[in-house]
Amino acid sequence: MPLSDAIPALLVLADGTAYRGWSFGATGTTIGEVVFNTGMTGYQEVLTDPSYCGQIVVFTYPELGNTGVNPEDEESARPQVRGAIARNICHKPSNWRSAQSLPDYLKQHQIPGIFGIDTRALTRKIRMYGAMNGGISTEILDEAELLEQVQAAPNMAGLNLVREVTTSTVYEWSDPTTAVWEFNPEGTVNNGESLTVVALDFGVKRNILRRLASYGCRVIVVPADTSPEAILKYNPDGIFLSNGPGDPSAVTEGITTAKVLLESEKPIFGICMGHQILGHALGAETFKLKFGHRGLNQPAGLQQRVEITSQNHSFAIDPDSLPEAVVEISHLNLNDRTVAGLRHKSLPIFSVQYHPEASPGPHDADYLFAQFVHQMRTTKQATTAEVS
Ligand SMILES: N[C@@H](CCC(=O)O)C(=O)O
Repeated sequence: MPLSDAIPALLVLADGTAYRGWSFGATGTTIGEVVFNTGMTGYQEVLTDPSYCGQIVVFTYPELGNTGVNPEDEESARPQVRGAIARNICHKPSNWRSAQSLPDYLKQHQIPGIFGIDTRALTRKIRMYGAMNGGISTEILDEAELLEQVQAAPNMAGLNLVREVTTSTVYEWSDPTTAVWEFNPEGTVNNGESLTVVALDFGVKRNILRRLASYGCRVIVVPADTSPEAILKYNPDGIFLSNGPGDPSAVTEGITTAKVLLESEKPIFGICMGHQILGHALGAETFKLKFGHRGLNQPAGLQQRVEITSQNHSFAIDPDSLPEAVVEISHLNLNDRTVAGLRHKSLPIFSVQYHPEASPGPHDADYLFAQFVHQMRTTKQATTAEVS
């Protein structure tokens, strides 16, 4: 597209900083929390991850859209971000899987984007002053006017966004990772009978469901406000607490449900928001990080073993609030030593702050699905032995 055809757009941050660029995707005005993602691949997975609901994502990778978008890489049915910020945009993708260009895809789903922005300066600003609200507009090009709207928007801390993304109906998921993309064909071979997992949907990513199915699980996905009694009626072999957007401490119904589920002593596995909700259910607190962790190369581990992990979160568990008699830290984020994993001391319950289903090259964390399956199988065998 010749630049003369480009529509001017304005980006304003809550501190008054303004950046001018051009519009891509939908026109209009959008407001959300501005956060940055450092991944060099996976823009489509990021845009469609429900955990980004309410956020405008700055991509530090300098050109977005080269491989277009395709239906298989969507983490949910539509893009979930409030907006996208890029240095440069590719309007003519070239890839055998591409079905649509990124700008057309965002336009179709009414998501505004702005490009031509100095994303390095913007990212440094967020690193220095923390994530803050911002707005993108093609209709309000006056900085003070857009700033007024940005400053009136609610803060991410305290926001329950789960209601916007959770499923409204119960459904079963059975699609595994397709054979061509399966990186662990031997590890996922499952000779035992299938295990039933109830996944509490706070904004679940499809690839989590695929990995559970690849490991031989029958997955029943239920809305976030499903009661613990209704969950236990499925007689699950294990319970999965999903990722999701917003402030975990505001998802009070999820925390209450998790507390009751803990008493059932069934295996529980939590990812990201699920990890934070499990932490709350165990009595811990969460706090908001200055600018969060969003990228594909976050190191996590404790002593000898380090996993390179994909992450996307604003909040973290406060280690000082953890009940030491009950739970221990299994992983730390090795960049800033925040809590990246929890393990219950006596029950088959564990969680991670990162995303083992996201395999941006390294598959270091995929073993966690095998671990969950192992715990479910062992618990099932023990219970069957007890009964007979
Ligand atoms: N919304 C939570 C969790 C993100 C996720 O589950 O992916 C956070 O920002 O910390």
